Amino acid sequence: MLSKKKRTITGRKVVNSTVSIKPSKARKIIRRFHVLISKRKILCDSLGIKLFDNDEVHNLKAIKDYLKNTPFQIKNYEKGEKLDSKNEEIEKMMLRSQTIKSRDEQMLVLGYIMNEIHERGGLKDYQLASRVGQDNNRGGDSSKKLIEWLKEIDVPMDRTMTALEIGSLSSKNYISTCGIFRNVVRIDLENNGDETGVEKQDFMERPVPSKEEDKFNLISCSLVLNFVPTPSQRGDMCVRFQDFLKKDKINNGKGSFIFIVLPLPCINNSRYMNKDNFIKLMNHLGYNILKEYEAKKIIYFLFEMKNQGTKYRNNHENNEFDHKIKLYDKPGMNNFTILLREPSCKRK
Ligand SMILES: C[S@@+](CC[C@H](N)C(=O)[O-])C[C@H]1O[C@@H](n2cnc3c(N)ncnc32)[C@H](O)[C@@H]1O
Repeated sequence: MLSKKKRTITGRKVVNSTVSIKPSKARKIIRRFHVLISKRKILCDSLGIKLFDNDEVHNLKAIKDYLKNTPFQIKNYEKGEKLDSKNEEIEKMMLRSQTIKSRDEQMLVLGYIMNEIHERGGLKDYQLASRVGQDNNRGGDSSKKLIEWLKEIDVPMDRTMTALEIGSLSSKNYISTCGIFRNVVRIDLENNGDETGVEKQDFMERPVPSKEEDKFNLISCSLVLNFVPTPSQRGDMCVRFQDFLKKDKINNGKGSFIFIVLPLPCINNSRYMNKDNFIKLMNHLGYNILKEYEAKKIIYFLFEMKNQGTKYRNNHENNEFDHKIKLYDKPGMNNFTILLREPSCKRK
């Protein structure tokens, strides 16, 4: 466990105490958590368990009751602890979750995953590790770049605009404190319980606003697309942005904005996607590039949605993004890409 509870001299608990984690350890924790939640999604989909309809911890208890005699164990990363043979076997099954057919085995692996997330501090450690990435010494809060750009393109500073921050870890990030926005709605798949002002919600399940006034002038999606498990789910997310963006122009004549941050390797070390290709895909969806900036480890983009987005859902002709195209092939490259596939894009 990385999360520590400190006490004041009078014995009062201090929550949210900062614990320092080495960036290499933070990366390890984040990678592990991404694996856990992507496998959890595969298993829940297959078992018909709706993660957001039920309290997960309650689900975990039900799964444990079902499994009664299976003692879950979790590797302690810090001590390099080894798993016992039973748990080693479950770990291997988890890594190939998509191929498990038996319901009992699916439940077993789901219990193993949820135990690690909720009972051994997996979620808390993950949130802490993600904040390390936002630490000023290590690159900082990505919304600083966003606000710098919004000032450059001369958006109104009179608190008329609204924003939706997907994958929000804190209500104290610059996007929320800069005073440009009338309202910033912050959502995240997970909520570590310490962070107020971040609603636990899957953007893909967020009801589409029916009224223009409930839509946003800006969507911030920083280091989220790389977190979405499959290329077509990433495409779905990009298509869905337009349902949440205001169609009316703001008073400098500009449309609505999408701020996207990706780890640099998604763009400069993938076999299937490079910067031009990503910008072209966004263009296809009716989002025009306004700004881009390559930092040491991440890349920032600001897009503007023009002409009410695209009629993409009804027109799949000329879609060159429905299949993977190998652009490069060198050892050590990754397979990150985004695809626009017809069935998923039809989903509202
Ligand atoms: C690596 S963190 C990035 C956090 C922060 N925005 C930043 O720039 O450092 C990615 C976050 O995206 C969230 N996320 C991924 N898919 C999401 C979805 N469909 N809806 C809401 N949040 C999502 C995850 O829960 C996770 O907390």
